[in-house]
Amino acid sequence: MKVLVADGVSQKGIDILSKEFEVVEKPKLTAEELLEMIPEFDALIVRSASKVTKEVFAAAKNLKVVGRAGVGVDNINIEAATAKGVIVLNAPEGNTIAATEHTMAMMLSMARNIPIANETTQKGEWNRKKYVGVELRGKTLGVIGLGRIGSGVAKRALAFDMDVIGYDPYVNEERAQNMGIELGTLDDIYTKADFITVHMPLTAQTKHMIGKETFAKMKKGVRLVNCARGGIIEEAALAEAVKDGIVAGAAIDVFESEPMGENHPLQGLEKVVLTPHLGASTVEAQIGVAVDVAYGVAAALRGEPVSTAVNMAPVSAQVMKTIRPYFDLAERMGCTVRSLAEGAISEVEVEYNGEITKVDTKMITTAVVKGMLNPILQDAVNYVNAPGIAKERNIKVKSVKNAEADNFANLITVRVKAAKNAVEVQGTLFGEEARIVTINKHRVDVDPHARILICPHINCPGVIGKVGSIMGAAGINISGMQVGKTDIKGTNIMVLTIDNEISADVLAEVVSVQGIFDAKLVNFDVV
Ligand SMILES: NC(=O)c1ccc[n+]([C@@H]2O[C@H](COP(=O)([O-])OP(=O)(O)OC[C@H]3O[C@@H](n4cnc5c(N)ncnc54)[C@H](O)[C@@H]3O)[C@@H](O)[C@H]2O)c1
Ligand SMILES: O=C(O)[C@H](O)COP(=O)(O)O
Repeated sequence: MKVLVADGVSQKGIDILSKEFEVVEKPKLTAEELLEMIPEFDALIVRSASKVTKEVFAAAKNLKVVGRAGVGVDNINIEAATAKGVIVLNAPEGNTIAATEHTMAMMLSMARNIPIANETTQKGEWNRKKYVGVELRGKTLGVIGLGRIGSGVAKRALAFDMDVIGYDPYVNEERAQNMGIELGTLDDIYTKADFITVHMPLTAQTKHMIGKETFAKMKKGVRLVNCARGGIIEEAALAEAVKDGIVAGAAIDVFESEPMGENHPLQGLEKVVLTPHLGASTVEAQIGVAVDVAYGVAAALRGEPVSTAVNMAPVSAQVMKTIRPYFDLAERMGCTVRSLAEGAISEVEVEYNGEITKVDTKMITTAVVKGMLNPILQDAVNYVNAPGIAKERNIKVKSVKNAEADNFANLITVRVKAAKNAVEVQGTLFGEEARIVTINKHRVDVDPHARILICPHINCPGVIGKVGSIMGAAGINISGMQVGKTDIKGTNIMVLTIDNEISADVLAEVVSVQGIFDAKLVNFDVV
């Protein structure tokens, strides 16, 4: 598979991907070039510069994943990606410290006039009086957005003896207390803060959240920092507020349109410190995000779920560690029920028993659905679009949990209702190895790999031998065989692991054997 890297990404990430995939690096790709190249690629990696528009998704033919080597995904049309079944993932942690430290650097530079003092001193001037600054100690800092970077900035501001008021609609009092800060309203911040820094994504809610009306509420002489996203603070209104002396200083790393070019209203103002979106630009952060995005993209290309996917239900790294071993089992169980079901499936129920009930199992259920749809749709189904495809096909997906697990530490039961029959398969993990342990209530111990032939039959002499003869005559090697019993008297299930393709004629011959009820092939190669 082919990976296109459209923005400058650390070699460490490229090296990881190159071991498994063909990687093409085009660090300065134009929008037109991206549209032209995308059809042949399975994965795309970007930073903030490349715009992954709905046109890009429309032009893509093989695209399975877009990886963002950083946090913000506002340059990627997530809706278009999801509609096309393309996974979008980011690398949310690798640049947190870099952006946090850049925010502190910007705040200190602005408070002490360092950029302009440097510029004039370099030219031979000696302006000690003109560039008298202010201290951070004792000042109130308003932090809007208390996620990874906002909370890191709050922590560092406390070390500078600042009083910190935070605002984040999704953060509770207890978390604020643990951070050692006061939680307030936006108005508390606007009216009390000497410095305000924003650390949230650009959304419909946050766009132009700070503008002319909010400057009017702020303390005269407030200083603002934006190392989050351009557009959260209205740029023209900010420039006016600086000129009017309402805002004593601004330190801005991100802009509504990047690169900002010339004639921007914030350019040429001594009280304003500008950097060209450098928040994540440290050696360490670039290695961190490149490595994280490379592992994420590689997992997505292998068809595995990814904890940093932004268009799938979020799963913490801790939960992912617990549930990851079950994905393979779940997909194979999905494939098995699909192969045994006759006609359209209308309902799938996944029951979890044992220890696994303690964690969020939604993604395991998605894995069952993916495995169930795989025999029909193959490559087109993934962890992003599987639930949507099931819905489109009117397949009701349910899951239930029951802490009791009888003989197993963990047990997954998949039941489907199909047009002509109902199927139940149970599976578990022995260590990390997937095992199917019952098929329609018959006890078995099936390693769900390669191809298996499942034949329910009457428990009487001669049936198994006849099936073996048919296989032999057709040149099909049986590399494993077991007979699964059930409490229902008189019926057994024969599960043959076969090494070769089996034709419809041979299958029909097997079904014609007296005593055989049915013969269904499960081909796990599609999983
Ligand atoms: N300048 C850079 O180079 C650079 C580097 C890294 C991250 N960033 C940007 O910084 C921002 C924060 O990154 P992060 O890693 O801390 O993200 P995060 O997801 O950890 O935190 C974002 C926080 O914003 C909060 N939030 C959402 N809507 C809000 C609203 N209306 N008002 C207040 N808070 C709101 C969320 O609850 C969350 O706690 C993102 O926009 C990211 O793209 C910029
Ligand atoms: O959201 C981010 O991660 C930052 O804005 C960094 O963007 P960059 O990768 O283009 O430096």
